[in-house]
Amino acid sequence: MARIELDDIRKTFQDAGSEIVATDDVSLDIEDGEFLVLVGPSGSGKSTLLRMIAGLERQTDGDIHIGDTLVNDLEPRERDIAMVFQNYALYPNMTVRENMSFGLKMSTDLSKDEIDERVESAAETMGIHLLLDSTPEQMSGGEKQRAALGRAIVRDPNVFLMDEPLSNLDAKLRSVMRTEIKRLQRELGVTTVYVTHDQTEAMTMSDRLAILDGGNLQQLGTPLECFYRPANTFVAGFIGDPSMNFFDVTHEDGRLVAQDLDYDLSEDAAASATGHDELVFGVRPEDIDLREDRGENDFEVEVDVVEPMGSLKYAYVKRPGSDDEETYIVEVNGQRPIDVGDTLYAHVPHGEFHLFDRRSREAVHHRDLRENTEEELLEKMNDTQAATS
Ligand SMILES: Nc1ncnc2c1ncn2[C@@H]1O[C@H](COP(=O)(O)OP(=O)(O)OP(=O)(O)O)[C@@H](O)[C@H]1O
Repeated sequence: MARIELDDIRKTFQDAGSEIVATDDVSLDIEDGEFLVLVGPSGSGKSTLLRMIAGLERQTDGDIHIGDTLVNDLEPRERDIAMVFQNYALYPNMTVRENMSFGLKMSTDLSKDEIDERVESAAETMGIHLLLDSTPEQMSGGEKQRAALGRAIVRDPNVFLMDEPLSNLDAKLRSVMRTEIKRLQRELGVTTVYVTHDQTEAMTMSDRLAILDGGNLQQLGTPLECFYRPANTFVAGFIGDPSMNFFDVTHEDGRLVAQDLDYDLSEDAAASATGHDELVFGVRPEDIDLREDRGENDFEVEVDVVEPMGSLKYAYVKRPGSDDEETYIVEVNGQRPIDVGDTLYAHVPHGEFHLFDRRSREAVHHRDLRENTEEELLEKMNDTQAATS
């Protein structure tokens, strides 16, 4: 087992005479036995960072330690890591048994019996012992990924590095494998760095998330911290599905008003807003209630589009009479009758919103937390998963 330390990792590529910054001084401490997910949009630098930990790519600047060893100059095979890739990377003309034992034969002096024993045991763990004599072309995508995971665990490495291992699988299988990988990692206690752009994977599997954008680390935190305490507008918009709604804030007659909503936030946020000339108001779709009757500080909305998702619905609402483009999303119960054209009153409970500085994009005010927040988040992730798979 090992901790991984990344210090100011910078990686640039030269492309047709111009410099591309893939990672920009990223520093991360990954704990021994931790499941860390690197998540971010396409091109944010996730795979490059993982490949540098693996030794498949050399950083332009900065140091990488695995355990107590500075690994900058070590070859991948000297780093005591096992990688799992999106495309499985199995040798097509070898059986599963041969695929799983190949690395051990090449890089250890274990006897044939010891290798056989390890392969059998890993195949058992992955539920593929009946497929040991099959070749990859005779197997489904899920079985191939189990074989690839089996090949990783048979090596008994200090670190697992996984690059989008589930993205070639269908939604149902993905969700099964997600749980299995998480369980396996817990049982083995192997430090794991896992790259994905899928936020459900990121939220449900990780001990902590490292959220990247444009090669920069945007936030490092537990799924709960990133969801309820997003460091900036990027994290707030990226984590959570559907995304947080954002509105400009204006100062009107000494009040702070979320424009387009006509929502007065002075009472809850006047102190945190002090010193910030320009602010952005953020509210999650599930934190807005749609009511039949108008209450204090509620605002009138017209329903523009309704998306039924099963256990829940997404209502795209707008100010009555405004352009279609200005809609925002509200999550409602799937069984609630709600129709396009309905006029309702949107209610944001006291304190259940975020505020960001418009220029720096940094958070200046976070939503209050209710009790049972963790359960609530997990329930939400499962609802979204059920609704979208
Ligand atoms: N070998 C290379 N040569 C030139 N540019 C590269 C190379 N590898 C990566 N890049 C660039 O570095 C940046 C980060 O790429 P990287 O693949 O790490 O992102 P990513 O977050 O893993 O994206 P994706 O989810 O699409 O795989 C991108 O701008 C990419 O085009």
